[in-house]
Amino acid sequence: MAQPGTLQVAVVGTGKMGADHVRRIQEVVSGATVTAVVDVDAERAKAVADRVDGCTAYTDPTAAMAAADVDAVLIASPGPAHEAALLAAFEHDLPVLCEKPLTPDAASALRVMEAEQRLGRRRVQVGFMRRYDAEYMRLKALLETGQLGRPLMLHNRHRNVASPPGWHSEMLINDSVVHEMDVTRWLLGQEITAVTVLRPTPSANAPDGVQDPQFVVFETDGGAVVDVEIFVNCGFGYQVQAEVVCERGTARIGDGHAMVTNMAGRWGGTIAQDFVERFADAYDREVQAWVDATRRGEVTGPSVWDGYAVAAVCEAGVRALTEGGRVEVELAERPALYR
Ligand SMILES: NC(=O)C1=CN([C@@H]2O[C@H](COP(=O)(O)OP(=O)(O)OC[C@H]3O[C@@H](n4cnc5c(N)ncnc54)[C@H](O)[C@@H]3O)[C@@H](O)[C@H]2O)C=CC1
Ligand SMILES: O=C1[C@@H](O)[C@H](O)[C@@H](O)[C@H](O)[C@H]1O
Repeated sequence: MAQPGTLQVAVVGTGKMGADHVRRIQEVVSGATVTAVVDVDAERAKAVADRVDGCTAYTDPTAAMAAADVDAVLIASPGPAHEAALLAAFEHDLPVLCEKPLTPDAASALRVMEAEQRLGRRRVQVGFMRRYDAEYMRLKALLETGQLGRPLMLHNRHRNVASPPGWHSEMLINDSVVHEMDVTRWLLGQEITAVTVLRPTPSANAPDGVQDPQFVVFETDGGAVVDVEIFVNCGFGYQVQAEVVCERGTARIGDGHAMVTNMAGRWGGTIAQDFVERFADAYDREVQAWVDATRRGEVTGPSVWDGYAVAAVCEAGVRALTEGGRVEVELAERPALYR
């Protein structure tokens, strides 16, 4: 039995991220425990549940959400399954931490936003975890002091060792650049208004037919220009770097120089191999912030509006990739709930 006041969490989806979040809630985060896990793969759910005292395995998210020992939901199923899980959580009036993307397209994100507005209060924190990364937080804090002046440009690099099986060109936009879309809006406090995608000759290491790398350019309503190199089969490591160029200076994060060694006539360091390693602290802080806010009866962090706005940029990005040229982002008016 959970201690009184402990948040009892159902984790929906027990793959790479879901299983890691279960471990995090049990071993790292305070004030919460996992009482239910859900996966369409019953064996996978059971294997994860078996590692946690008092945790029940389900294959149906709504059955878990109806359980008496569940008072919050962490959604870590694939993006196309998020809308149904979110709407079920709303039915049961449960607070949610939903992994990115909120949903895979703007129309479904809009439906979720309308459903949350009908509840009359925010219920969802979206899993844009970079906002909880120590380096990104320092960059944001520096920009907010105004010392550097107005941001003019933001350069980003986003590199993965290798794309998972089944990846296709649009996933570079929808699954990876989605983070730079959120970071751009959050760091600059501006909406993205147009997207252009340039297509360098694909790497010989990219799977057949996959356009990797891509060079993505955003324009914003504050007049900033943002570029993103996305390269998901770079082979050597996982790297996320950002440099903001302002009127009176620049600031850059992500060089990964936590430790530099000098040895045998060489200097150097190591490069993280995946996001679970690079953003471990960010995921910890994100989930702790969600648990703390939920126990206070509040919802903080990236909202359904942020998830929707990014979905709208993704749609423009996919069109820019597939049709070419500069594509303007179509964004609905921001509802009062999210102002
Ligand atoms: N914030 C971040 O840095 C990252 C976020 N993600 C996001 O996390 C989510 C999960 O990604 P991964 O763990 O990498 O995927 P995964 O494929 O490893 O795991 C997904 C799991 O969900 C299960 N599943 C599928 N449909 C389901 C449904 N309707 N109900 C319940 N379970 C269902 C699958 O059987 C699988 O076990 C995605 O939204 C993804 O975009 C993924 C990687 C990093
Ligand atoms: O969300 C993530 C993955 O889905 C995506 O595949 C990676 O490129 C990102 O770096 C990671 O944070």
